[in-house]
Amino acid sequence: MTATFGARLRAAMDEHGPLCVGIDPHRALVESWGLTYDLAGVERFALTCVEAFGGQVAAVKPQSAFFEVFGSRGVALLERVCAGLREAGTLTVLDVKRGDIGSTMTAYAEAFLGSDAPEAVDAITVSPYLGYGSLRPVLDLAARTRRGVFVLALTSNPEGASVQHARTTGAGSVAGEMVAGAAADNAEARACGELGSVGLVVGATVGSAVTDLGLDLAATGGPLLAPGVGAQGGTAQSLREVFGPALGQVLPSSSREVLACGPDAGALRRTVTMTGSRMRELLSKDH
Ligand SMILES: O=c1ccn([C@@H]2O[C@H](COP(=O)(O)O)[C@@H](O)[C@H]2O)c(=O)[nH]1
Repeated sequence: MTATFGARLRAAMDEHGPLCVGIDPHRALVESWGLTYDLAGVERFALTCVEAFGGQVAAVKPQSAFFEVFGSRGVALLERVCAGLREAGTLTVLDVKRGDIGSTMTAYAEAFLGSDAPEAVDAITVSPYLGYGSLRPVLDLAARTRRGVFVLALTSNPEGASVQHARTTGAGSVAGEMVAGAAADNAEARACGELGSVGLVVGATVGSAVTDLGLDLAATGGPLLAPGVGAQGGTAQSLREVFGPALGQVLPSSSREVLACGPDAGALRRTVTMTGSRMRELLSKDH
């Protein structure tokens, strides 16, 4: 039987170091590579990323929005990008932040995580602001197809705090609900000593929020995707401060800072392999 997403991610983090690289073909980045900002330029940009990152990092996180902006042809390109990464044996986390009522989530689940999904990826990001329970169809299908889910908990942007730190009727925080939900969904994996397949998104830029809200991220037993490294100011030091005892579960994510090292695929590859090794060293307990 295929290993779970959590187990596959753990193996990839051990092999390459804990680093997820984003594929975010922003207009400014595409043009800085000497390409035109159109479908052909974005295709060249994205396929260079596949060539550079495939087989080199723990995971790659394409940002769906930058492909969707080109309509159906952009989505077709995104499918090729994900297929290319899959062929290279690299885990894909599609940053697509879906969130809706349960019946609609069933369709999103089938679109990305079903066995015959047209846009099949190893994991997706989801937005839980219709309630953690509304994510159930995605969580259940991911469990059946051995794929993963990253639930937004404490996002890297400054606007997130006003919602995510808010108190719920249960007297905990909104972010706390996500921590509790992920911990419950990962209970079986934890009991087997495996990394769970239900992860959380916790930005590298959230400062003391985890401590202030009294969150036990280690207890979730799942991976902690940490965007905000680089362009948004997050560093290895801030990751240590944000995550403390949960550091071993952290998958730092960087997009713009890495992509700015293009267009040469070799230069991009050297950047990510070096950053992956440095992250492994800097996030290790005895550093
Ligand atoms: O809390 C979040 C969740 C996702 N993102 C995504 O990451 C990249 C930006 O990364 P940079 O390294 O800053 O370029 C983009 O796709 C966001 O949607 C995030 O920034 N924060």
